Amino acid sequence: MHSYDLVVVGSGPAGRRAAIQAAKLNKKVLVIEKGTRVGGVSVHTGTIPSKTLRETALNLTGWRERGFYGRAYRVKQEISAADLRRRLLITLDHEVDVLEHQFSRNRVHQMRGTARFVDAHTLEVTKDDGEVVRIDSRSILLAVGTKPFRPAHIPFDGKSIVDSDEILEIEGLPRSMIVIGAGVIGIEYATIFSALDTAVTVVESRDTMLDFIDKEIVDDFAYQLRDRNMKLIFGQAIESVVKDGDRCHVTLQNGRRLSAEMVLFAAGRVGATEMLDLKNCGLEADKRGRLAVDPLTFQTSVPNIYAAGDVVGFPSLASTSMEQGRIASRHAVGVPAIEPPKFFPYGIYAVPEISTCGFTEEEVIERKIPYECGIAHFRETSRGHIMGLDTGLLKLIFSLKTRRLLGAHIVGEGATELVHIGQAVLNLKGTVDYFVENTFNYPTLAEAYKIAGLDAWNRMGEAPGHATGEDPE
Ligand SMILES: Cc1cc2nc3c(=O)[nH]c(=O)nc-3n(C[C@H](O)[C@H](O)[C@H](O)COP(=O)(O)OP(=O)(O)OC[C@H]3O[C@@H](n4cnc5c(N)ncnc54)[C@H](O)[C@@H]3O)c2cc1C
Ligand SMILES: NC(=O)c1ccc[n+]([C@@H]2O[C@H](COP(=O)([O-])OP(=O)(O)OC[C@H]3O[C@@H](n4cnc5c(N)ncnc54)[C@H](O)[C@@H]3O)[C@@H](O)[C@H]2O)c1
Repeated sequence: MHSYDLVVVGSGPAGRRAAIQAAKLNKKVLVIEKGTRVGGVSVHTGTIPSKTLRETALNLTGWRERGFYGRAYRVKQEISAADLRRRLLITLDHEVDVLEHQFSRNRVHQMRGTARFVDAHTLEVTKDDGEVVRIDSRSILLAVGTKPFRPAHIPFDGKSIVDSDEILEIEGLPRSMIVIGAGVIGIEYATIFSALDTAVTVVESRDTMLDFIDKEIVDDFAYQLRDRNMKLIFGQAIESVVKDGDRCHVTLQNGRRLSAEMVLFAAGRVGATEMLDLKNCGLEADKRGRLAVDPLTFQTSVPNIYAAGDVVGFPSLASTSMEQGRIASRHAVGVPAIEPPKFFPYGIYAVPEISTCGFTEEEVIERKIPYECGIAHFRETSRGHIMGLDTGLLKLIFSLKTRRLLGAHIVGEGATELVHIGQAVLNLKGTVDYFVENTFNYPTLAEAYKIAGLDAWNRMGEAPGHATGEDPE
């Protein structure tokens, strides 16, 4: 007889959803968390802090009003790191409070400490005060997430050469910054600091950025960044990073030397599996610390051990991690889980936002699906005029054969909210005619869907009958 039905290691989005799901099914559940407070990377160093920072930066700079009042417009002239942190701490407290309450009212047991395997059913937990306890469980879910990749040759000092955790603790706003890595983290922080008037240079070793996003959207986004003097350097890995007085020097592979007050190293993350002593349970992580799972059940090669969230790799989102945790938890306690819908949204909270759901134009071409696109610029909507928007783009892709929506791609204000209209139509197998025939609130940015739908419809022509329910291809 085991002490628990499910022990979850990690209290981030995957662990939290898994634990509450099992508790709702009347199972005895324990969450082990090594951090001082529950919430994981998502609450303490990732999603919530970066999004709060973004919101604070946009509010204090008056960014959203600059379309009307010009680029020099500011709500607060001198913005300090303390200004940015104030709102962060309040938001984090609320998040942790909600989470603690969810755990307590669902009778999820909690333990603070670092877990490692003794065998496939037994974990040893070292608590903060040094006490060591053994826990045994029928099933174990590893929701340990990731940590920043910190190569040995980068002289991190936590002050001017920082990773994406340390950036939240900086003492002052830098006048210039070099961001290494144009992944989602690098791009989000680069554009947030640029909105705060920091002169930002982004260095990316690949020739492109954000390859999973529709190219037309990335091109529009890159144009906007360059238009506000951000420097984007592609196809250059870094050779060295050196601190010299109050300047940081970054040398690129082609010999070019860049200098700035601060360097943010955001070139990827690694699975936080090294402390788990995986060999004791018969598991092995890959070279980036990640675990392989069955994509439908999130079961590892050891049947009673599951893994979910960032530790299993792409897409590494808080949103998808929650769903993975819930599915894993149900399977672990013997309750079938429904497979999630095919299309999930991806939101990049850069300035401006990008959000996407479904196939990109490049994927549609690769799959040889005959297609048509519809485009709407936010400046064509009355809401856009009211808001003073001169940028913002919505692109819809439709199948010429079935008329079904294949992809919705947005760059601009509100993109991460707007995308859910596209997501619903995609997963409900709707066609271009949905956008043409339905009435949208006016004036809204959502009206862009109507405009993009009409744009595509004008080139596709009248429907012979509404084709629905078939596969997109
Ligand atoms: C800067 C940044 C911005 C992001 N922005 C977004 C966004 O806008 N939208 C989005 O959807 N996603 C975003 N993400 C991704 C999101 O944060 C992750 O997908 C999500 O946090 C993953 O959840 P998780 O449950 O896998 O683990 P995590 O949130 O990483 O939590 C894992 C937990 O496990 C604990 N742990 C690890 N090892 C042990 C051990 N041995 N014993 C006990 N406890 C342990 C850790 O302390 C941690 O609390 C962002 C990430 C970063 C870094
Ligand atoms: N809004 C969101 O949903 C959100 C926000 C932030 C992070 N995340 C998640 O977190 C995960 C990690 O993000 P990330 O941005 O750290 O990792 P990443 O792996 O996506 O990006 C790292 C980038 O750095 C580049 N790079 C690597 N080495 C380099 C070097 N030496 N010089 C220059 N460039 C180099 C890589 O080519 C890559 O483009 C992502 O998978 C993402 O899903 C999501």
